[in-house]
Amino acid sequence: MIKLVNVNMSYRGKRVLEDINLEVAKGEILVVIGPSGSGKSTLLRLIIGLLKPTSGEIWVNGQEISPMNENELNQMRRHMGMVFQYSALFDSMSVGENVAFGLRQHTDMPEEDIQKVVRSRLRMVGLSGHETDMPNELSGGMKKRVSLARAIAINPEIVLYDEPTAGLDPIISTTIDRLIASTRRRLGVTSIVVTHHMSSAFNLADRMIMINDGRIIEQGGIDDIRRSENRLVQKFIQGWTPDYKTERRFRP
Ligand SMILES: Nc1ncnc2c1ncn2[C@@H]1O[C@H](COP(=O)(O)OP(=O)(O)OP(=O)(O)O)[C@@H](O)[C@H]1O
Repeated sequence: MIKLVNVNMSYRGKRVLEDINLEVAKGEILVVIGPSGSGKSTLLRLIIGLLKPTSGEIWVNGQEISPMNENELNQMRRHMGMVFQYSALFDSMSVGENVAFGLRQHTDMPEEDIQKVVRSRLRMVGLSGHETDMPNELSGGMKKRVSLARAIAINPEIVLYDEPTAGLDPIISTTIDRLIASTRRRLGVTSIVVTHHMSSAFNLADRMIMINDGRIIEQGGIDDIRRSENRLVQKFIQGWTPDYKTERRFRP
């Protein structure tokens, strides 16, 4: 579904990602962890085609996207949703208009059907009846939920999440984690989640990668990451104490 082959990325000569090889299977949740500035957001921006790699290949749904022009990229993005780090809602549009945005932009769907999708997606994220609210009337957690509803309104095959729980308290973060898991379960989407929250990472991941200084330094299932002998990995995850017996993962 998503495949990166020997991808390198530099900003003005400064290498930010180095020799990235990665595959994400259909329906899988890949979690990306790593220190600030290690290149995680850059990785997402490359996959959605907002940036072009300095070298290497990026395949999405069997198509290599690096040589695509803006038109072709827009076609490809019809199958992708993105939840940005700071929600990135359009402040001048109501919640309903935000959620409808992609459908109005990319489809000829009749208004009546658009409204049905908006209602259904807002119901999925627990915000029924908030269509006419404006973003500045919402809490951070509500904004994130609207952002998720907007991302899934277009029925995407892939959703990319850039720190979806940043700045949220642990209870709201758990709600967002559950929504990410239920989005995968209900819509079968392939997901990449960048997060600094280790509890989210371990609850959600089918597989994880850790990036440090632009390189993938560890990858595998959650047990592989927990048992990693790489000291940087252990240092990074040490704030979280797993309880193997009582831990409940958000699984279907
Ligand atoms: N547009 C840009 N121009 C120049 N350098 C950039 C640009 N965007 C990011 N960088 C640099 O690339 C590196 C990786 O940034 P990126 O945002 O991908 O990291 P990150 O792992 O997502 O960080 P964080 O966890 O803090 O969000 C950083 O050193 C950053 O300063």
